[in-house]
Amino acid sequence: MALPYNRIIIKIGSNVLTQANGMPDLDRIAHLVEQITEIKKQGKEVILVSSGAVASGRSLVTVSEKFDAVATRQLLAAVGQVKLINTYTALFGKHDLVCAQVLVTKEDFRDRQHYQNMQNCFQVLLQHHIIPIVNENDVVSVTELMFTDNDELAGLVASALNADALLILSNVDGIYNGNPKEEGTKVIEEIGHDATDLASFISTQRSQFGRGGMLTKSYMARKVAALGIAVHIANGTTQNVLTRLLDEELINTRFTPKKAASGKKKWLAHSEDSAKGVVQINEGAKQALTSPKATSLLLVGVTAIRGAFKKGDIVKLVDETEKLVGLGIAEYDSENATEHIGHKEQRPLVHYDYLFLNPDMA
Ligand SMILES: Nc1ncnc2c1ncn2[C@@H]1O[C@H](COP(=O)(O)OP(=O)(O)O)[C@@H](O)[C@H]1O
Ligand SMILES: N[C@@H](CCC(=O)OP(=O)(O)O)C(=O)O
Repeated sequence: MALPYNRIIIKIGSNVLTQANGMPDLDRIAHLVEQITEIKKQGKEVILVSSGAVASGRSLVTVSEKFDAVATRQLLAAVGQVKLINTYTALFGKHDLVCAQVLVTKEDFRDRQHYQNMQNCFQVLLQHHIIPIVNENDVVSVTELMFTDNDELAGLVASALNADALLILSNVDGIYNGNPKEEGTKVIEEIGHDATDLASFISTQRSQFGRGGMLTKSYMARKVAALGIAVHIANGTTQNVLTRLLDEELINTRFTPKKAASGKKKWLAHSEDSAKGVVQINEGAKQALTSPKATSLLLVGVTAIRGAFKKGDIVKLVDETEKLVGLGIAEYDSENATEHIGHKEQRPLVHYDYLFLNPDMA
């Protein structure tokens, strides 16, 4: 296979696994399993992030429409995840491969201890040539506790596991330079780090069973690529999509990866919700941080500090218009930092090694 990826995360979206009537598409699942088997035979590590619990539940239980939507989703996912994983177990079993179920919530990525426990679990599974199949724990993840969609989850898994590549399978050939249904639009094959106007050609329209949509998918992809992981978006309904993609024989969208970031930066990149405080910086500090030179944030460039944080907590860095510049680990507590705002010759408030810059800015 041509693309030199060793550790690959494959995200299979709801639309790829579901037929138009909302039921799971077993033929497609079987076809994807065959390709993953082929990739495994090349000695590569594969982690699957698979949606499909709700669709599988739908094939087993009919729930009256009068039931609450959240409770219905919990019920369908609780029943369906068992069927989904049994389907994968039977299909991989035919090829003498063992798979494992890993159900996670957003909380597991926020807490550094949980995060490391998860990393260790994936590590031991991969060492034993087992294919982890990850999904959100839909039974306990409801409303605001949920991931935006499984793309967000796949991005987190790719970052946590230092993957070489994240392959996102959707129901379109990639990101188009306009509405994919309109004649004359075509797939953008490469999206570089400096692409900032994605929203100008990606609509917020979602596919039938999708949750986040292409715009959220592309923001996640850019963030993950900024950490040094190649991200591809391809059409999961195409025959031999995975093997052809890895052989570079398929049109798809690739987000160019940057130089690999450290494990700490990878964790920080997805920690916006865990920030304990906000540090506002002036234009000069923003220019310095986003320049190609590795620069730490000094208190001389800070204009305001909000929220109470301790040394070691995550803080959001925002510019004078409140736009997110990055996320970092504070070297001072908020009281101490506030006392020294604007002072020169102090040690940095955020050291470069513990700073992740928003790809929109960098
Ligand atoms: N510029 C674009 N390029 C490709 N797809 C787009 C674009 N703008 C909007 N879309 C929509 O995004 C959908 C895929 O996203 P999503 O609904 O999240 O799918 P999935 O369930 O596979 O995660 C496509 O079916 C398409 O309708
Ligand atoms: N966790 C849910 C799927 C979540 C979801 O829809 O994500 P996506 O496939 O990215 O649109 C399930 O297994 O049904």
